[in-house]
Amino acid sequence: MLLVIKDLYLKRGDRMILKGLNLEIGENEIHAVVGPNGAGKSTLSYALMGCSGYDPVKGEIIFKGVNIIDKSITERARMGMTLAWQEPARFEGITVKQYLSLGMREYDEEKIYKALEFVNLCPNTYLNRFVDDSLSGGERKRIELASILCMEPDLAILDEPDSGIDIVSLDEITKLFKHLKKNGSSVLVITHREEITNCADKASLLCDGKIIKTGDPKDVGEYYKKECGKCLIKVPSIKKEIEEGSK
Ligand SMILES: Nc1ncnc2c1ncn2[C@@H]1O[C@H](COP(=O)(O)OP(=O)(O)OP(=O)(O)O)[C@@H](O)[C@H]1O
Repeated sequence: MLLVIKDLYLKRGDRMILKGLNLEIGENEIHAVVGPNGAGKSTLSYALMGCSGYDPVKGEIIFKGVNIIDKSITERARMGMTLAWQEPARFEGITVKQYLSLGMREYDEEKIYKALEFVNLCPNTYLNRFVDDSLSGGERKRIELASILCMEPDLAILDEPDSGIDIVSLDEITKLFKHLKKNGSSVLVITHREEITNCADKASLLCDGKIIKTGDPKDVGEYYKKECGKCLIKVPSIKKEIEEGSK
């Protein structure tokens, strides 16, 4: 197993958000994590990456056989883990070229060009632009996805890459996953989109700080829609989906 999370508990403020979470991700596996709003999905991704304020109270995160609970973000990144945030990157004063080269194991200009082309951005137009507000949200999102390709991580954690879906299409995201997988990476993707869940090898349902089901993405997706209705009723879009489904 590439990643094994054992009995993870994590508090934010006075509230316990992760409550004994267990999850395993294999080598070269695309694993989707689904669940209602507030279930703890983003919290899980921050805890995995070791972000400040997300220190678990209890439990183990074993990555490549090593318990990384006490390791910093930088150490985790050096071990081959990366996280793409829900909000696209914004780095004042850093050019696209510098940003893409930051996490590379070895500087390789051709790889940078190819990564930009992969996300449909013309390298000559973007390489010397700054990764700031002069770029649109969609352009920054694409650059962030290109940076994952440049990093060639062992585990890429993507928190709702489908947010801002009008600017980066589902096809582009699933194409990116397939490319990462082909090149040996595993992907943990947090998503609300059935199309993304269905292109994963496995899916897990996170509910109230725990994984309550893991298995075939279609089965987990069906279970999520049918059995979690009482919780999902709080989410307007899903409520509508459930109501329409039951007609
Ligand atoms: N500092 C804090 N103090 C108390 N509760 C917090 C704090 N930060 C986050 N939370 C709560 O933790 C819960 C989990 O948040 P998280 O962002 O992980 O959910 P999520 O599953 O990613 O939701 P969504 O699908 O809406 O993005 C939420 O109920 C949130 O309000």
